[in-house]
Amino acid sequence: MKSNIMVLDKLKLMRRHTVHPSSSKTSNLTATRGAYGSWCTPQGTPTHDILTKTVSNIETKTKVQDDTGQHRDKGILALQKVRLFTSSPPPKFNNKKDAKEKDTELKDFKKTYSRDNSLKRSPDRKLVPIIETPQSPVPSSPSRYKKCKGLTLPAFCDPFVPIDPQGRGYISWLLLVTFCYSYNAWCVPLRATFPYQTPQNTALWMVADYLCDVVYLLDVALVKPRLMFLHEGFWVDDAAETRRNYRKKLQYKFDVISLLPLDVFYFYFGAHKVILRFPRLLKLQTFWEFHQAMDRVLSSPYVVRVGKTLFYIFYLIHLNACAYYAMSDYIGLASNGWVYDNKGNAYIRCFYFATKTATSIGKNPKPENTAEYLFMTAAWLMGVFVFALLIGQIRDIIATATRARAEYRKCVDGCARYLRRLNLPRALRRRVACWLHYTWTQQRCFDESKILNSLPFNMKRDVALAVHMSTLSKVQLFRDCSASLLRDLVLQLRPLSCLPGDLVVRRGDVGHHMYIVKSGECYVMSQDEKEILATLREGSVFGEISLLGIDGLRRRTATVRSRGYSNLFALSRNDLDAALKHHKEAAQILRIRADQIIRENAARQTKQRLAKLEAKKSANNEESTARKRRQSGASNDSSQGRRRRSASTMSRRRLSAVSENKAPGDDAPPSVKTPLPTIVALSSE
Ligand SMILES: Nc1ncnc2c1ncn2[C@@H]1O[C@@H]2COP(=O)(O)O[C@H]2[C@H]1O
Repeated sequence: MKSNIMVLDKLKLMRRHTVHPSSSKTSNLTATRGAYGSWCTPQGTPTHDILTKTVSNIETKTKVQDDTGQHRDKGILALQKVRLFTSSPPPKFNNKKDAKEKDTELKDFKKTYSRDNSLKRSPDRKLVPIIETPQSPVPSSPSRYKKCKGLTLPAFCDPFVPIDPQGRGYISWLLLVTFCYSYNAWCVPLRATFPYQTPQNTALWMVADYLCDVVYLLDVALVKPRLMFLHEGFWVDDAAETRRNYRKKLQYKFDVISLLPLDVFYFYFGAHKVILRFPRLLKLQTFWEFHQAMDRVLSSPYVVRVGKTLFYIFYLIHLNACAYYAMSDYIGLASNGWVYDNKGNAYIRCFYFATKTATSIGKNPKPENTAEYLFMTAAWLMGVFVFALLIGQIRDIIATATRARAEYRKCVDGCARYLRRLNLPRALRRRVACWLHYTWTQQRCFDESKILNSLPFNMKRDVALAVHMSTLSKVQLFRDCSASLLRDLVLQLRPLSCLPGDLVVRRGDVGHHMYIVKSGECYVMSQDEKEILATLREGSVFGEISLLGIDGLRRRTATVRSRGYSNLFALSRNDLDAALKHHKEAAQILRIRADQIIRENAARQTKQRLAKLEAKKSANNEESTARKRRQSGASNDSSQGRRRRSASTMSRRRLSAVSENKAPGDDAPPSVKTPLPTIVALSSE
C-alpha cells in the first residue's frame, strides 16, 4: 500500500514526463504437450511474461488510476502510460481443459492483462497508465507524434518523434556521425601538413568536407534535441524537455563549437588552409557515445574496446607522422640526416618513422638541432607513457575477455593434478575430466551463482528466471501452482551435469535433493534395474518422494540414471521445505503425485509378484502332470516288463526243466527285481 502511494506521488511529480513501454515483443510460448510418460512431464507452457512479470511490478501491484485524460485537455500533463504488466498475449493452450485457469496468481495476471487491453481499446479511455522499466524506451504509439501531415517518414526521420537513445536508428546515426568525425580527425591534419590537397582535387575534398558538415548540422539541430532521457527512472520524451536537456550538456557546447564556420576565412587565406577546419575535431563526444552504445549492444564488446584503443594508437602515430613531416618541411626536406629525405611515399615513410620513434629507443635518426631533440624527446615520452598505457589496456581487455576460459583451465589442471597425486584409477580421472569439460561447454562457468551475486536480489531472480525460463515453464508443478512458487525457487536451483549412465539417485539412499530435468533424458529403473519404469525428459521432476517423507519413506524408491549427457536442476530438501511452507498447494500437488507414483509402483510390484507366483504355480502344475504322466508311463512299463520278464523266466524254466527234466512251476518263485520308480530318480536329480 505504502509503495502504491509512493509511486502515485512520484507520478504526480513527474507530470511533464512521458513514460514509454519497452519494446513490446510478444511471447510466442504456447502450450506444448510432450509425449512423456511421467506425471511430472510438461503439458502446457505459461508465457514467460506471466511467470516473470518484473518482480517489482508484481510485488508492488501498483494500480494507478487514469486521470490523464482531463489533464491532457488542460495541456498540463504529458504523462501517458503507466503500465503494470508487459503486453504479451495470454498463453495459448492446446485444449480447452488446459485453458481452464487454476486458482492461482496466473489467473490474476491474466485478468490484469485483459483489463489492460480493454482499456487500450476503449475509445474514451485512450491513455492507459503504464509503469515501465527504463531499459528500452520505444514510443508506444509513434503515430501520436506524427505531425508531418501528408508525409510518411520513418520514426527516426520525423522531427516530431522522440528518439530512443538505445534504438537501432540512433546507433546507426551515431555510426554515421562517427565516420564523419573520423574523416575530419584523420584528414584535417593530413591535408594541413602533407601536400595531398592540390588545386586539382580541392573541389573533391570540399564536397567531402561539406557532406560531413551537413551530418554534423543535422545531428545538432534535429537528432540530439529529440533524444529521450532518463529522469529519476522515467523516460522523458517531451520535445521541450529533450531539447532543454541537450542544451544543458557540455556536449552541446562542443557540438556547436565544432560547427564554427571558420572556413569562411578560406576566402582570405585560401582553400589550402585546412587547419581552419580544426573545430570539427571537437565532436569527440559523439565518437565516445558511439563506442559506448556498441559496447552495450554487441555480444562481444571486447572487439569494440580493442578497436577503440587501436584507433587511439594509430591516431597518435598519425599525428606524430604529420608533425614529423611538418617539421621536416619547415627545416627543409632532406636538409639533414634527421628530417624526411623526400624519397618514396611521404606519408608511409613518415608513418614508419613515427612508429619507430614511438616504440623503440636507439637506432633512430640522430637529431641535429634543438627542435629535433625536443621532437624526439616528446616522441619517446609518448611511446613510454601513452603507448605503454594503451598496449597495457589492450592486454587487460583480452585478459578480461578470456578470464573465464583461464579460470576453467586452472580448475581443470588443478583437479587433474590432485587426482593424479591421489593415484586414482585412470578411468575415474578421465570421467572427472569429461564432467569438467561437459559442464564447462554447457554452462560456461562452474558456479553461476558467483556471477550473479553482485546483483540486487530481485534483479538476480529476474536474470535467473529469464535464463532458465524455457525449462521451468515446462514443469507441470510450476504451472499448477502460483507463479510466486517459481520465483521463490528459481534462485535455489543448482545446475548439475550428468554423464551417460551416471547414477543420479540410488534406490535405498537417503534423499537430499529433488531434480528437474533441464535437458537430456533420465531413466527410472525397476528394483532389479532390468526394466525401465519411466523416461524423464525436459521439464520432468523426480526425487521428491523421499523428500516429502510420505508413509515414512525417507529413502529413494527407485534408481534414476542419466541416459546420455543430461543437465538437471537440483533443489535441496531445506529449500523445498522452506518453499512448501508458504505454498501449501504445491505441497499438496507434490504429495498427490508422489502418492500416485507410490501406488503405481506398489501395484506394479504386486502385479509382478502375482505374475511370479502364477508362473511358479503353473510350473509346478506342469511338473506334477509331467510327473504323473511319467509315473503312469513307468507303471505301464514295469507291468509290461514284469510280464515280459515272467514270460522269459517261464521259458527259461521250461528250458531248464526240459534240460533237467523238471516240470515248469516246481520251484519257488524267484525274487523279482523291480525297476526304480522314475519319480525317485527325478527327485533325486
Ligand atoms: N514409476 C515411476 N515413474 C516415474 N517416476 C518414478 C517412478 N518411481 C519412482 N520415480 C521417481 O524416482 C525417484 C527416486 O527417488 P524418490 O523416491 O525420492 O522419488 C522418486 C520418483 O520421483
